[in-house]
Amino acid sequence: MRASVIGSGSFGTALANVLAVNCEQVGLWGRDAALADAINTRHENSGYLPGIPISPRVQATTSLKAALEGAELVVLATPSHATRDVVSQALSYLPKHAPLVTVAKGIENETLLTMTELLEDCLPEEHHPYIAVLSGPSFAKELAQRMPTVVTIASHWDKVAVRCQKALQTETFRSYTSNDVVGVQYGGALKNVIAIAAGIADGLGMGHNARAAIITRGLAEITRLAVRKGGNPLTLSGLSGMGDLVLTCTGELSRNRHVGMELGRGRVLEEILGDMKQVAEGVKTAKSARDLSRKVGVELPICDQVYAIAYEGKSARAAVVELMTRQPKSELV
Ligand SMILES: NC(=O)C1=CN([C@@H]2O[C@H](COP(=O)(O)OP(=O)(O)OC[C@H]3O[C@@H](n4cnc5c(N)ncnc54)[C@H](O)[C@@H]3O)[C@@H](O)[C@H]2O)C=CC1
Ligand SMILES: O=C(CO)COP(=O)(O)O
Repeated sequence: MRASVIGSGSFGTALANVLAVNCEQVGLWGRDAALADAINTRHENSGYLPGIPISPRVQATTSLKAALEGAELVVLATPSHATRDVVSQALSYLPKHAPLVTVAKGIENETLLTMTELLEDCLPEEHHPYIAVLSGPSFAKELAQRMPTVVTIASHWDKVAVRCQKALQTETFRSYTSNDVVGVQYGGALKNVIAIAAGIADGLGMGHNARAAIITRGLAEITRLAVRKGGNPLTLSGLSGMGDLVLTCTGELSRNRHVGMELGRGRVLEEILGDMKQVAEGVKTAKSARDLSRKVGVELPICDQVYAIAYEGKSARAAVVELMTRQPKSELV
């Protein structure tokens, strides 16, 4: 079997390494020719996953045509804001009957579309029955080091989810299928915004009680939005809800939590992002969350405060006071 991964950053490379267990060849596309060369000759992605061996079955290239030729499964692993552009460039090379699995965790700022909606928007209809999404607690570094990782693969088409599940099944990578494409994607995208909030609380030195409250009430707001958009509430207590939320709000490897910690310490967003090579999707998703909350009339108080701190220069301490002194409520509404 041959598979393709579009996006040779940390997660794309890690997933290519997983696919290489069951696939004889894995094409890995990225923009950086020097990085592609290093992956092919030294079998290491020193830019994103330094020191971790990458299977020689992974063949990196800067040509979308070469990466996609003969692929029986395609993973789309560029950040969400780049997905529309990259998919448009790849369009004429996309195989007709291969599952297309997006792993980007974001909601497009301009359209407020999830990644599978975006794919339906920019791909001809013949590709639609092959679209799937993979999401769940899966730090790229641990995945690439073959540490046990479990995720969800969702598709409206059961057979497509099962095809992806089989291709990715290894001794250290396990997935569960789902048909709740909506719940899985809102869980994956919104947990990044809540992780920024958890990081802010940690940066302010607010302790474990605050972090647990952010995780729990963050899950309540993610669930509220996902359900309003048609998701199943049970999905949000699964891998792409609670699972990824706990990982990202507590894990040292999280880039979103890192952004939050720096904001909590009083640094400004532009400066924090300027020091980072890798994407922190929650920064852009905070914007989409704010717009979605207004558009569909669902309260997202933690996401709103993250937006105000990151984009409007609001003091993190003032945001905490505002959250703590909101109108008293029942927990279950
Ligand atoms: N790193 C992780 O642990 C995980 C990441 N994800 C998701 O996977 C997606 C990709 O994330 P990472 O690989 O971690 O990001 P990264 O920052 O490590 O790499 C991003 C890659 O995309 C490329 N890229 C950026 N803008 C581009 C553009 N306009 N056109 C073409 N290529 C572009 C970069 O050159 C780089 O190769 C994100 O949505 C992220 O939330 C999901 C699960 C785990
Ligand atoms: O999505 C992730 C783990 O599942 C990665 O989280 P960060 O983008 O915050 O590093």
